[in-house]
Amino acid sequence: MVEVETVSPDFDNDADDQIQTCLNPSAPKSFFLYAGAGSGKTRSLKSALDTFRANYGASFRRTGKKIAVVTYTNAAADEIAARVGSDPLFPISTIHSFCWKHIETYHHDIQTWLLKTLPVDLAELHEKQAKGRPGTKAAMDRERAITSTTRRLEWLSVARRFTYNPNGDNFGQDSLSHSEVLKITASFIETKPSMQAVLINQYPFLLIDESQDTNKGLLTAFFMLAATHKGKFGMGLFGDTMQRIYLDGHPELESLVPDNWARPVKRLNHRSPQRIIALGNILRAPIDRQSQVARDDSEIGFVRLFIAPNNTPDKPGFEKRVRERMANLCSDPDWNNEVTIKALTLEHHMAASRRGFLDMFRALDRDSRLSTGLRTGDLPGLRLFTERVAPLIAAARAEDKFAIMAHLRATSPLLKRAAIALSSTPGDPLQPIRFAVDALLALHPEQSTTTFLSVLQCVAEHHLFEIPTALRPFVVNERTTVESALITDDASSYEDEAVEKSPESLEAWRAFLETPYNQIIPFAEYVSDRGPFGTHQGVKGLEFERVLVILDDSDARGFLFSYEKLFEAKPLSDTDRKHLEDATDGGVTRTRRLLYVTCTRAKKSLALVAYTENPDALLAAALRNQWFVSEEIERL
Ligand SMILES: Nc1ncnc2c1ncn2[C@@H]1O[C@H](COP(=O)(O)OP(=O)(O)OP(=O)(O)O)[C@@H](O)[C@H]1O
Repeated sequence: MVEVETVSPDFDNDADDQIQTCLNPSAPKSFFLYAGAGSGKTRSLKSALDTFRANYGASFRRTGKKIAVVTYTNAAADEIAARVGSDPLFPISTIHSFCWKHIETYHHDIQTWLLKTLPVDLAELHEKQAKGRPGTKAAMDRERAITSTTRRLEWLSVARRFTYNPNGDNFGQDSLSHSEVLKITASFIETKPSMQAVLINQYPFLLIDESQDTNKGLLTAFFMLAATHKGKFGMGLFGDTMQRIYLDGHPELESLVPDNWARPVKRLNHRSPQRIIALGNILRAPIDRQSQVARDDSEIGFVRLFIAPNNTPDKPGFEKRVRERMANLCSDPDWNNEVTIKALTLEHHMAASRRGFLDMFRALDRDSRLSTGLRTGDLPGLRLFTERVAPLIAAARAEDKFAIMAHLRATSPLLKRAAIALSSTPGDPLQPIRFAVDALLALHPEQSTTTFLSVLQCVAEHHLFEIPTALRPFVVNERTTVESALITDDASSYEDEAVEKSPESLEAWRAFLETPYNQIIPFAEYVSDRGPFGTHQGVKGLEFERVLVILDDSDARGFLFSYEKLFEAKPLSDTDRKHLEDATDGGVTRTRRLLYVTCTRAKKSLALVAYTENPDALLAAALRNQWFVSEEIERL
């Protein structure tokens, strides 16, 4: 086994001192802290903010200044907020919501930007269409893009206002896409001195976590902001090039960093035991040869690779045996307990099939425009079940009258003052509630024969909750006077009529409603990140005691990653070889980085399950590359 050096836990303390020196309001300085997994970058961020609050918090609060902290995903923003604590002095947000917050009132300028940009996009589309082969999927996609861009330009012929939802899908003419919001912000920062002034006055410091994944164009604009306002504004980049997994990030970020920036160094991995650090080092070696050291009080730790053919009939059964084996090997019974491990799949549907919500997931996944909202759980049609119905059923099953009433008071039109005043049972205004709850329970929602449709119809019939636009076509009853009086339409303000009424969307919702309602519980748990499953990409920045990484190309549908190629169980294509030779960003390198991210989440022990079409080749490569020694590899 490849050894790692061990050092004292205070090995890297100097890095925090350097950052604190940079965060001095009278002499702000930018810095670049790029370091490997578990080296305590987020911890350095927290400690920098704590020290800043103690030294300069009062004067910043008095003058209304703040330090902006931005990151890539909501999960990462929540993780930082949990560690740093919430403080208006340090607003923490995703990069998308940060950008939107700063451009959302500039409707006229956004329109001008679109009117300048869309014709260029349209010309490019026409050019590609003229050159491309007709009749292919790409040609049809381009045709659709040409039609929608042309329509959007027509729509922009009069003054308009724009909307954007940083956490979901954005449909409709007036809504901006995620990439448009980033591009518009970058353009405004670069071209509008007023925007620059607002930013640097409000935030003399901007700290970007996971900056390896921050959009290239936007980072370039921030670099320009820092260079133009040197001495008044400081930017701090935290990140790790080896953990870049989104295509949006800047592949050559490091080369943009000016010489006058501070570059604190952190080499000590505080998170993982020695064996896992050694695996991370060897996975990383071909990329940048940065190797980490371990704490001298760290454990050796456990790593195992389990290999099985990709046609293994009962994969969840195999993974259960892997967990039992890990429990024995590590003398750690928590490996047997699903809730105390984190299993990572490459794609959501792989988690869906293991957790038992595949039918509902697949049904909605048919319409690509619903895909982000499905994955984040933000679609109003889903939130009706996850946030309204499911908590009500749980409270009713627990016979917790207080919880039932508290939930309905916050969410149900039946308990709005106007509904009570108009009640047909004035002597017993709560009677409709009792009937509604009894009717829901009588459906036996725990059974797999109860569909979402039957639950939806029951909710509609009893006017329990407002029905989101997407689901209204499936509800037969007419609105009563009471319900009509109460409709506030908060859901439809978020949805787009055109999409809701599109045949694909109706078809997806129809198929969803025919699936079992009881899948909503594991789905809700999954999207809220509370469950035992996560995705390889979604766990960036997080850490777990025991990690089970599931590698299974045969079950994955994307083409961006290939574990089979990384583990040499499948031959490389010419393009793959060219990328490796030129050290450019190809699928094999991307997969290597993703594997580095997943393996380095583990604080105690790590199991990899590799499903492969060629177990012998995979095993041989794992040994040849010194990723594992033979005692660490087990085959089905
Ligand atoms: N100086 C330290 N002393 C003790 N524990 C530390 C120290 N620095 C970091 N840790 C712990 O090590 C773990 C990893 O730290 P952190 O999450 O900040 O690393 P990171 O560099 O942001 O990781 P990644 O890039 O992998 O997301 C955390 O549990 C953190 O509390």
